[in-house]
Amino acid sequence: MEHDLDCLTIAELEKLATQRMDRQTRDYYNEGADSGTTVRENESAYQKYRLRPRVLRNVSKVDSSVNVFGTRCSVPFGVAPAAMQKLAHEEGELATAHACQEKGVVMGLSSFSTTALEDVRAASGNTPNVLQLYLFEDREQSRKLIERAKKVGYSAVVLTVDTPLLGRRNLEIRNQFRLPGHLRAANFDLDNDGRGSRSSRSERSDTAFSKDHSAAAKSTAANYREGRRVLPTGPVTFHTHGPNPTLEWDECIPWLKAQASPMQVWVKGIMTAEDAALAVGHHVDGIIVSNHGGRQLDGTLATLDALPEIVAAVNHRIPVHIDGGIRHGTDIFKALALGADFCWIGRPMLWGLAYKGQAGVELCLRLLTDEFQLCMGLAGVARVADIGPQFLYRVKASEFLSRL
Ligand SMILES: Cc1cc2nc3c(=O)[nH]c(=O)nc-3n(C[C@H](O)[C@H](O)[C@H](O)COP(=O)(O)O)c2cc1C
Ligand SMILES: CCCCC(=O)C(=O)O
Repeated sequence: MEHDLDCLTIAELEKLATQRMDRQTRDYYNEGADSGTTVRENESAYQKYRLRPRVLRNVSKVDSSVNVFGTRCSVPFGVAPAAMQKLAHEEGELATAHACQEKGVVMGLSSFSTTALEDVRAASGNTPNVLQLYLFEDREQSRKLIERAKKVGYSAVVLTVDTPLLGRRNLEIRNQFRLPGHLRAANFDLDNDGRGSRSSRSERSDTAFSKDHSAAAKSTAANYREGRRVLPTGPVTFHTHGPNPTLEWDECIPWLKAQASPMQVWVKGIMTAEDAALAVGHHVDGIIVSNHGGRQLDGTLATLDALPEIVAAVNHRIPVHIDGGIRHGTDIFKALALGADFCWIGRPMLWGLAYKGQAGVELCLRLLTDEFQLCMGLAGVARVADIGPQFLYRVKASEFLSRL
């Protein structure tokens, strides 16, 4: 197999991508909320575990495939939804979709993509896609988006539930983050007609992002102080429309299930056994253990540390996926050993995109695949279903901390 000699690890991919991104994009992609404790701990939590390999177990055929969203996929991981991928590369989400299609990897598309969801679906061929949703206070906007996803064959909608408010991202604020004028939140348009008129797009997104960040932050704070809610008006941007503090289990999940059927409904952003039990009780099709890559509430548990209590609470009734801090194939192995059924990869995929577009995303997927399959073989496991906690050793806190 041909290697990219400049880039043999995700750590190298991060460095190479970081050199290529402009400051605004690099900061937006890489930073976590507040002091960045959670974004760092998501990664370092994987170092709390060492592997316990078994030997002489015939690993001449290692099968890393799993069933997910009704399809057999060659690896137990997918690409997490991440907003505005044209910031990383001019082909944006299309490059990601082509790479995922090439490798047979599930792609999650953010509602706030810079490519329309129909175009991403068309680029994905037979490989399943899922659409990440923010349920807007203007529910009609969400309903239209769900209809469009259904029409073109998305397998599932994934409701992100960790954004009642937008986390505080200091670099984003300091840089006065704005989407460049030639890019737009492609799933929404001023005239709210779904695909909209192409004429006003670039002008609209530029204006929207330039003034919304501080205005949205101010009005949210004021509304809270005064105990009132005001529906966001104007164009849909992630600062104004993404966060929605009004959502509640009993209202939004039944509504979403009714709208989305026959697509599956998943919930992304579960961090406790209590909420996992509620998700099961509300008959969602699966959950993703996630703290939004440390971009929302800083100071939460690392997702890997939250996983065991959630796996126990769910008790095999629905699939449990995880994301956050996965930077090596052995991390995927560890998450599965602790009971996750599937992993999602966020920033490493964006680094691949920034490095070389489609080829860079393919490189990222290949590195993780190779590392994961090698880990299976060297640990003495031929099938994903056989990965379990017996393959892990948890190091003592003193040993773990001294290695960080
Ligand atoms: C730049 C960026 C944008 C993101 N945008 C979204 C989004 O639009 N919707 C969403 O649910 N999660 C979003 N996420 C969170 C990811 O889906 C995922 O939870 C997180 O990146 C996983 O952590 P990792 O980056 O450490 O792999 C975003 C993450 C990043 C880094
Ligand atoms: C409401 C946030 C939308 C984009 C996003 O999820 C992120 O930047 O993390």
